[in-house]
Amino acid sequence: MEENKNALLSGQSLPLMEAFYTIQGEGMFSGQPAYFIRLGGCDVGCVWCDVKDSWEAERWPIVPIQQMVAEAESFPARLVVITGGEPLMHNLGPLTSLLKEKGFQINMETSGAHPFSGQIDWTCLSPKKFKQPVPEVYAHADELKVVVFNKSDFDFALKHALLVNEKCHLLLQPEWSKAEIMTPLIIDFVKENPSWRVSLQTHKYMEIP
Ligand SMILES: C[S@@+](CC[C@H](N)C(=O)[O-])C[C@H]1O[C@@H](n2cnc3c(N)ncnc32)[C@H](O)[C@@H]1O
Ligand SMILES: Nc1nc2[nH]cc(C(=O)O)c2c(=O)[nH]1
Ligand code: SF4
Ligand SMILES: [Mg+2]
Repeated sequence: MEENKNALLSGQSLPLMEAFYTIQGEGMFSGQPAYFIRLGGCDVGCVWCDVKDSWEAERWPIVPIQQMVAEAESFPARLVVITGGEPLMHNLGPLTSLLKEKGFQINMETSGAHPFSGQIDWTCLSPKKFKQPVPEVYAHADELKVVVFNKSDFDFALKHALLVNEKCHLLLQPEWSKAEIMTPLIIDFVKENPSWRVSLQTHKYMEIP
């Protein structure tokens, strides 16, 4: 028990909900094959979260990082996406240095609600009203991906665009259950505000993980 706790704190082992080889469905890397590592645990509480099962970290096995990386190496792509749950609830230092040692590009999906850790090559920051990002995370964002659940999310997106750096790509993604209503509004917004682009959850249309 104590050993497990120490391994978690040091980041040598992490709660793993699932890991799978698929196509990145969202954001700037959409269409690219990648190995996804989905870590358990999230305290943000998005009402529309599409992986609510991930929230309770204790539900998931504590897996040594060597095992995760060996599994990743068994697939041909050298892109890993670390997601969750909220990956920044964990110490990502050891997992990411081992992945870098093995030659992986590391992308991360995060709400930014916890302090930054790890050697991440590309950070997708998806800020949430339910628990806003810690200020230090904005500077790490390579893409800002705001989920649009209702009309007020356009204002939320514009406010967050002022907090990321100039090079950060700006994306709006319809919340899945509202996609039919929100996608046309996003299209109009992006045509009026051309520094933004549309991000769809293309894996859901393709019916892949
Ligand atoms: C499940 S989250 C996990 C990573 C991190 N907790 C976060 O929210 O960024 C992965 C991505 O899916 C998005 N997402 C979650 N539920 C969604 C939904 N119902 N519709 C559209 N995007 C969703 C999140 O905003 C995030 O960009
Ligand atoms: N194919 C695929 N692409 C994704 N992009 C971000 C995802 C996530 O849940 O973090 C995700 C996911 O769950 N599947
Ligand atoms: S932050 Fe991410 S994992 Fe957590 S509830 Fe929101 S969408 Fe789900
Ligand atoms: Mg997903």
